[in-house]
Amino acid sequence: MAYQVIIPAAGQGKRMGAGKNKLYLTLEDTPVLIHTLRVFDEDEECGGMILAIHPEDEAQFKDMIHFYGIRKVTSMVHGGRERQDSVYSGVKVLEEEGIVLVHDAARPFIKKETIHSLVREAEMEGAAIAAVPVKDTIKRADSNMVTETIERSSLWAVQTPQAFRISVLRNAHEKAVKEEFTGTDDASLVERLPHKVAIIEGDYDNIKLTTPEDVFFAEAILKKRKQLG
Ligand SMILES: Nc1ccn([C@@H]2O[C@H](COP(=O)(O)OP(=O)(O)OP(=O)(O)O)[C@@H](O)[C@H]2O)c(=O)n1
Ligand SMILES: C[C@](O)(CO)[C@H](O)COP(=O)(O)O
Repeated sequence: MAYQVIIPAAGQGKRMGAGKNKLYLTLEDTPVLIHTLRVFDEDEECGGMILAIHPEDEAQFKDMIHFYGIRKVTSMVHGGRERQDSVYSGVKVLEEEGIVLVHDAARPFIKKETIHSLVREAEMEGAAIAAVPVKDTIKRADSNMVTETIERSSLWAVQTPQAFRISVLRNAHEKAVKEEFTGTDDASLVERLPHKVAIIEGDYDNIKLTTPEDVFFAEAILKKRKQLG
């Protein structure tokens, strides 16, 4: 089943502290952005990528996409202040029917198998997200004092891709705009429609490069993949 993918890539990488969009950082001499785009470009089921970018990155991103021979970028839209605004810019250019994924450009290690499982689940359920079981104990605190320990067995660390029937994602974003709701992922907008959201267990390698130590983790993941072949 073909799908489209919206790839939010319009962030500033403030927590990375690189002084630029972290998607320019290189892993084994290739920009993070290209690592991520290649996965979808090489997936025969990917019908096209919609990139949400910061206008200041447009020329450089276009040069990178051309240099690395990425073929399936069908649209480039201007992102917004929040990640959600950037995704919504992509939603606005979607075709009417079918399945769409939303995947952070900052997550270069997504696997095709996970993508395809999400597409199949979203075809059945309307919405499906990648996640991994939480390994740490999670507590809620007021300032630095614990107020609650959250029972761990039902907790998931949610990732992207997040897959949706296009109409479901469009309705969710339109409702969020109307009600001025901002969520940290697209599934939270869909949940409040309300609409069910299924979980597909992904893998711990699917990290989001967010803070400086994540670059070292990313290099270790690449090294492991080369060793495993
Ligand atoms: N207004 C925004 C903010 C984020 N993103 C994208 O959403 C993904 C996840 O966001 P995050 O990891 O928070 O990236 P940044 O916003 O760049 O990081 P920071 O919050 O540290 O500035 C990234 O691929 C980022 O480029 C986006 O398209 N538009
Ligand atoms: C969408 C996400 O990657 C799921 O874990 C995460 O919420 C993005 O958060 P960010 O602060 O915008 O990176």
